[in-house]
Amino acid sequence: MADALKIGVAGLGTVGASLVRIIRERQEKLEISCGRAIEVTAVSARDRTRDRGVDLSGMTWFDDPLDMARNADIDVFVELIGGAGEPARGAVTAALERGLHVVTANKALLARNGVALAALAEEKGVLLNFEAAVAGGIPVIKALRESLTGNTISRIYGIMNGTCNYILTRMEKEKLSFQDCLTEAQRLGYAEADPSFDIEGNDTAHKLAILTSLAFGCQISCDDIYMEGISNITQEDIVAAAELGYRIKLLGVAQRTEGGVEQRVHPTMVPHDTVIAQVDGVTNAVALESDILGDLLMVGPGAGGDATASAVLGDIADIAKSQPGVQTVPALGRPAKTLEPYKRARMRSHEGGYFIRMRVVDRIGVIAAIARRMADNQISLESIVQHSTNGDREAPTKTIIMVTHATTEQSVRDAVNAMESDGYIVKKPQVIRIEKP
Ligand SMILES: NC(=O)c1ccc[n+]([C@@H]2O[C@H](COP(=O)([O-])OP(=O)(O)OC[C@H]3O[C@@H](n4cnc5c(N)ncnc54)[C@H](O)[C@@H]3O)[C@@H](O)[C@H]2O)c1
Ligand SMILES: N[C@@H](CCO)C(=O)O
Ligand code: NA
Repeated sequence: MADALKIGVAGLGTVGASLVRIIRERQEKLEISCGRAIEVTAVSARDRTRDRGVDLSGMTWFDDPLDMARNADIDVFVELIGGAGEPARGAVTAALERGLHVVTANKALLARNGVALAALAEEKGVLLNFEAAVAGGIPVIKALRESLTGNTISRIYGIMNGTCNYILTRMEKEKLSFQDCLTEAQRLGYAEADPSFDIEGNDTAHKLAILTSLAFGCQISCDDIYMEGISNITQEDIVAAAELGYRIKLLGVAQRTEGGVEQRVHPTMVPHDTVIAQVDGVTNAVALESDILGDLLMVGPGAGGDATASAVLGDIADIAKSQPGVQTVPALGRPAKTLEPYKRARMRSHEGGYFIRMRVVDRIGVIAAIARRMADNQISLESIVQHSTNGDREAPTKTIIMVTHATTEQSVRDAVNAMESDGYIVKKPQVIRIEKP
């Protein structure tokens, strides 16, 4: 039997601690499956004294992950620290430069530095694996870079942030406050170190940028993503969505258009009777449309220690089964130098249906004025609902909820700006895009 594969784990938080425990617990099963033992021989984290509920005996401790990457007696450097900057970036770079394989769950790092790191891994003939970085335990990276080779993908989209989906689900089903749901998601180990990355959409954008590169064979470009988070979503929106037959999900969507590739992250209305609308809690879903295979939908756990460690372990097992010195699968599905430049489609050209909720003053002629602004901008309405009078008796207001047929982002922005300048809107209108599977 081949020598044991020696692993160094940098970062012993939610994911790192789960990984070390699972490797210890499953030694025999892993050895049979991989044809060699997998051993964690080195670890690094910030606090040596902290009890993580895992046995670290026999592992060499490094205070500095960069030191571990440069000097530990390991074959694989596993980065579970997080963040696009230091120490994660320097440690991963040093490990690749030294000719170590790297496994990481760090989407922020890859979204910013993925192409350069992929090129370095190719130059050194080592594997850079990152299944856990997108949609947690769902094997979406493997599907894109291996199983779908040869397909042309036209759209890839999904629920990619467990924290947001957990918050939206509990707000809807249990009428809990946004903040209570977020605190619970943090307690369960789903959220990023800075949870604003989850709720403002950055985490989904990082994941989408990686998927876009794999799906469309282009360079990673996370600064070109249109991004809106869920912090403005209220109970009123959730209830209105339900009345109209929709649920609200934070989606990441990338699709080919005539103008280039559209990448967007925003709260989205999805029809209630679709599978993706039924994906609840920390569960993620990734859907894609391809020309040879057809449509594919993958649903599974998107965050949490064990689910994420499962993906990291799969990546380690692939390395254990690979031939030394032979890089069989390029990190981004094709050699980094063959990736095409990313061509951005303008958000204002986006076409789709829209939900618009507005509080307006309750007086004669307002509905007619709204209808005129819609017609001026070539927007056709699928439905318009007027809710009962609210506001005080002196200045009564009504809530108007509209759903449009397919139109453009530019038309909706122009219509909303025009209505705001008309003077009958009392609060900033809520605009939510509709996505049809
Ligand atoms: N938690 C999840 O559900 C999940 C899912 C998928 C991917 N990820 C990703 O996995 C990575 C780890 O996430 P986590 O939830 O386990 O994070 P965490 O905050 O629980 O753990 C981070 C670990 O890194 C260590 N660390 C932080 N800064 C350090 C430094 N300067 N030097 C040395 N060690 C340092 C900490 O001591 C800790 O052990 C992140 O990239 C995250 O985005 C997490
Ligand atoms: N914070 C992330 C972790 C998984 O990448 C989420 O909630 O989905
Ligand atoms: Na995954």
